[in-house]
Amino acid sequence: MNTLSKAYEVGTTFSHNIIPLDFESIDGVPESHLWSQSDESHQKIQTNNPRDSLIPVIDLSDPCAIDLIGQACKTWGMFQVINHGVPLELVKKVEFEARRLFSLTTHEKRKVLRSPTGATGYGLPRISPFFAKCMWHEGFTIMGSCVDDAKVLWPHDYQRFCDTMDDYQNQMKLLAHKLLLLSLQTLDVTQEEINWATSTHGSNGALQLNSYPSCPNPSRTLGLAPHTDSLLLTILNQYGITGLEIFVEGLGWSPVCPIEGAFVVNVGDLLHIFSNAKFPVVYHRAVVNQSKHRISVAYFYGPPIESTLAPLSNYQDPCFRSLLVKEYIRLKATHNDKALSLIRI
Ligand SMILES: O=C(O)CCC(=O)C(=O)O
Ligand SMILES: [Fe+2]
Repeated sequence: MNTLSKAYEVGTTFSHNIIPLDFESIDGVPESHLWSQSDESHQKIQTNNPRDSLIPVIDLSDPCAIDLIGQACKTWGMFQVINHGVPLELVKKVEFEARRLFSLTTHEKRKVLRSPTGATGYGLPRISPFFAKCMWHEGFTIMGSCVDDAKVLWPHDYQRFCDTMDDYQNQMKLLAHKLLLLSLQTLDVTQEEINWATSTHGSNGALQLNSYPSCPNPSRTLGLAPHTDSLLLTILNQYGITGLEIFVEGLGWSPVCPIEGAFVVNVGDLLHIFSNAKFPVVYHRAVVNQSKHRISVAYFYGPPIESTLAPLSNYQDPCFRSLLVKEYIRLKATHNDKALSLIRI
């Protein structure tokens, strides 16, 4: 539990659609999970070469990294990062533990089901109530310590899971600070504002383990519906299996191809607001595939929930009104993709 989970608990107002499918026992895609071909969220596009990703890959050890990050944030709101300093061994351990969790029986996993008003545990994506169809997805959300849930899942062997997730969250927080600092230095920002965004005191993170079992009808299903991430910055590992797509104006849905050892980094709503819309926020979704069970792990980094979020003061004409971080989280939980427009000036 951390303070972020409190904001999410208060913000949750929907109570249906929280239980993932029993993937063990089904042999086809139920009607509830079949998206119509004409559904905009579900449309496919052909890129020239599906292996080419549009978004840049940035080597953090490159002396020009700061400019490249600034450029990527301003153009795409997203980039991939290599040579980031996170130990590969830990990254692999996280995948191993995530797969260990999702390979438990449905009965076991449902013992740690996220409650209808809860923030953490096993469940469907938080955005599920905003869509008529269900997603081909199961997830496990961690905010702070996951020891209570892990003890339920593995009464005699929970420590390994918890230690791995704790180590990973610590590494992710360090990396998020580093990347935020670099990206903000390319904007007209005060030291006080940098301190707010990268303060270690009271800052919050959440870890989202996503599982997309192989699917008999991937062309009619969706792993994760289109959305933007709510907090400042997201650091995602796709673990080598393609599935993440971004929406590009005039082009449509375009894949973000996994690169060995790289993380995908994207701007979230809070950074979009904080940057006074200098950094766009990127719509993304996850598609599923027929043969592989895809796992992804997302770390969402945010500022203290009681702090005030306002567009950078050095820019005239703020695009958004200021508000408490926890107010924005609530607004997002109740209005989803309309939340940004509700605070636009
Ligand atoms: O699985 C993916 O590639 C995307 C995950 C994601 O967007 C999220 O967890 O917010
Ligand atoms: Fe996301």
